[in-house]
Amino acid sequence: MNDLNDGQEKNLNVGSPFAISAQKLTRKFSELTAVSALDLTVDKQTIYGFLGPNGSGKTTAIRLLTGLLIPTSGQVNVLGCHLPQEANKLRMKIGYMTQKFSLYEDLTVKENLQFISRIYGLTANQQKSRISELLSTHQLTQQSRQLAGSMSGGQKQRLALAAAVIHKPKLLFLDEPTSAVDPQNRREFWEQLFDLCDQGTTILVSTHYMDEAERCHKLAILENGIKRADDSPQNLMNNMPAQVVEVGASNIRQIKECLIKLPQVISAAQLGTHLRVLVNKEESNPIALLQRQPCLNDTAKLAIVRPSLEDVFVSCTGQGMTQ
Ligand SMILES: Nc1ncnc2c1ncn2[C@@H]1O[C@H](COP(=O)(O)OP(=O)(O)OP(=O)(O)O)[C@@H](O)[C@H]1O
Repeated sequence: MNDLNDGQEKNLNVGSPFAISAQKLTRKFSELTAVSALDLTVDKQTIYGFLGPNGSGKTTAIRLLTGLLIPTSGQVNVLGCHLPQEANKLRMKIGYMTQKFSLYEDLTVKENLQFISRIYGLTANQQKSRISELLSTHQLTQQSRQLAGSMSGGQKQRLALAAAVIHKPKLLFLDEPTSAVDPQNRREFWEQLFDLCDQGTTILVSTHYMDEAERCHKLAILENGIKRADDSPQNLMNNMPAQVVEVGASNIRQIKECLIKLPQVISAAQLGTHLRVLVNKEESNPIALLQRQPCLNDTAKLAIVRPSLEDVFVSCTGQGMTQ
């Protein structure tokens, strides 16, 4: 099939390195500001993540960037289209996989793909070859005659991804795509995303999984609609405004209660038999600071360890993902 986007390519922002750029993007729902003055640039052919807990504004931001929701204020340009004015023009150039499975459960896998391909205006010949290609790429050939509603979570997710890319969009939005699938399926799903990215697709994915966020080329940490930080996962970890001390001791629960009261301690979280303590970066000797506390006896073992993305999240927002 000739790429559906071939003809549209002329209209894309060919000269710009960005697939998405937004300035001071804001969306209010009455008194609540779901997305607040969001500045964002997403490089073409990269995977960009929105990392944040429930209610942090990920879905609202995605809906603003797809043109489905009108901003209260701010500027957005997506693939050369100014939103919300050019939302209709943008629609054919993007794919959007929503948080909830949104295909027809009482249609078969193949019927769902045929239906979606008709919406995107694929000819009968294009449909045939594209659907067969997608069934094979997403390991759904065996299930092509199965009702979508009877498939496993992983299979549904693969079908939803196949449907979202049926028209070969240049930009793909994925809203918490792996929340209903097991780690093995998540890994395979991410392999598919890297393949798509390698073939030229820009991907914006929202997640609350740290391991998933760590796979992104760049990500934004969102809290209460505000972007607290954005960079590559590695840079975020390198430039974290805190140091991480791991404490091994027998009375972890009591130690946690005592250390968390220190003004230099941002957070203390138990991980198995250890306590992970985030100490303000300004503190010159965090181990000495903790060792001075009466709750720690001589047998406690303390060590500075490499930060994780979860540590970055906690130090940026002052809270964990599960608050
Ligand atoms: N249509 C709406 N009307 C009123 N409030 C809304 C609407 N859509 C979202 N909100 C509110 O905006 C805030 C952000 O919600 P949003 O769904 O964008 O967050 P999220 O990070 O995607 O959360 P989750 O991970 O639970 O999907 C929430 O407080 C939510 O209740």
